[in-house]
Amino acid sequence: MARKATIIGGGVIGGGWAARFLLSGWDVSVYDPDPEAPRKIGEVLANARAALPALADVPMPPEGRLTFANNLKDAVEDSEYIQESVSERIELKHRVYAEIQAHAPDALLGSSTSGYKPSQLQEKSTNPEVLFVAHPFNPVYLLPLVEVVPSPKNDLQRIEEAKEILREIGMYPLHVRKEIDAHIADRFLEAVWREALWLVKDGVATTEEIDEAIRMGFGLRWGQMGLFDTYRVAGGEAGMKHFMAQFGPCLSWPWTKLMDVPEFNDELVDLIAGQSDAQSGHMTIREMERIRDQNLIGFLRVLKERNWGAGKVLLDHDARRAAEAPAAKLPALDAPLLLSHMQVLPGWIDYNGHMTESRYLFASSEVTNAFLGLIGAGLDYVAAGRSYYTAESHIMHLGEARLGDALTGSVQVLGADEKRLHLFMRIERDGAPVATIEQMLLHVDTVNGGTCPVAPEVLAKLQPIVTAHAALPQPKDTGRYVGQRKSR
Ligand SMILES: NC(=O)C1=CN([C@@H]2O[C@H](COP(=O)(O)OP(=O)(O)OC[C@H]3O[C@@H](n4cnc5c(N)ncnc54)[C@H](O)[C@@H]3O)[C@@H](O)[C@H]2O)C=CC1
Ligand SMILES: C[N+](C)(C)CC(=O)CC(=O)[O-]
Repeated sequence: MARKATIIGGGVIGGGWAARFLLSGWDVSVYDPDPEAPRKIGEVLANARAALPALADVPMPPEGRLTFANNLKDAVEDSEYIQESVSERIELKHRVYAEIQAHAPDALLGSSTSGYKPSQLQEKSTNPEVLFVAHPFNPVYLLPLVEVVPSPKNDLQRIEEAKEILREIGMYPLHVRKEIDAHIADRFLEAVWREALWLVKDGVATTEEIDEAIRMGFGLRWGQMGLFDTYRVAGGEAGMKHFMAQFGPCLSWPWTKLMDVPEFNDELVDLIAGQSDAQSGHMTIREMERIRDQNLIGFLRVLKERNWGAGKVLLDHDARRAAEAPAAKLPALDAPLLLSHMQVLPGWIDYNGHMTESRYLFASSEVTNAFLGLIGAGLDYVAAGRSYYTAESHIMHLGEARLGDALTGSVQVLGADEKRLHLFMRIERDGAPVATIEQMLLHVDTVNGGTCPVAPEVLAKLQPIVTAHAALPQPKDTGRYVGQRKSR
């Protein structure tokens, strides 16, 4: 039988919790007096179904069962874990806890509160041992962080139990050891928020300029390395102490409106540098730089695929470069056409530590797409209702590619007529073969369906390449099929 979680308050955050538990295979009962709550949760759930599985490379468990309770007593019955996500008002939260604990006094009870300390939440509780802060981040179904904050009144064994449940639903419980208003993360968000409000109010920057300042630069860095490791790397080989020596004095300069800053003395430098050593002293700065760079490349590739933020800048830059390039100059035809330069990215690596098999085909597609662009069958051609579809592929995996490897992709045209295009791609690293991919593509009418003759202007560009490539040595691996040699 599936385990049961109860969500009290089905707004933005409660909906996200419900989705995360359901998609992790838990049954979920929601209580929210708002008649619109089922619709809202249905919409959040639809988004979560489209998003969370994309992060998984193993099958997801069967989705749990969602029910809406008419009262709080029914909602909490037989529940292993209860998450409160009602509005941020302490008297409302106190009333809700009193009712929950009247019916389920021993159940683990996490609160999504953004700012209240657990001891404030526990003030009127009949069982403070099980009531704690479990502060998530929006969207709860995608972001792993949940700040788990106990007070001295909590039973730490039960807190460990709660953290285990949160891990089981794919979250990262960060145990906040000292309770404090707004926990850890919201203190940062609040400091940045206040500074941003000042910048806007003083007419220094618009909201858009502030968002660009974040998402074009340090926001990307923070997302993959946090604050202290980012600054450790920025200190160069001399690391954190050098960074602090260089930028420590800024603390007494008017670099922020929040001028109540700690005294910048040796004690603070040693404290920060010592903790930074303990955190990351096992890696060299160069290693950290490489990790940072690979992470940033991964982020930026994703943003580029989405044509969003810094990724849109990359796409626009590509388009500008393409427009500035001398018009469709055909590379020399006395060799296969070298058309693609690629780098093996973190998301291309599999559990064997090398490039995963699907990326061999992906690398080949990069070459094919570049080739189709070259002969005038690129995206404009596709938009006009004509395209090439791949009908058959034969991949030979000839070498391993590792994270960060630079790959090239070339194509040799083996043959073409009005409807068929027979290509042979080579993916290489430092001139050594990584893969060959032989493909047959068919020219199709994407509006009416079925094959159709290629446009004469495309054929005109294709034909000289076919003729020139016919004179090249034919690859020995063409026409291969998958089979075993018969033993005699
Ligand atoms: N919105 C955000 O970005 C984040 C909010 N939080 C915290 O999550 C909690 C909920 O915030 P949101 O979801 O944003 O608010 P929301 O306004 O979207 O949802 C609150 C829900 O509580 C329901 N509610 C009110 N009284 C209730 C009761 N007696 N019993 C059951 N349900 C009741 C309301 O009908 C509403 O659907 C707050 O404590 C907030 O600080 C935490 C992380 C992020
Ligand atoms: C604005 N906020 C204080 C409600 C933000 C949070 O609590 C966390 C988040 O998701 O940003």
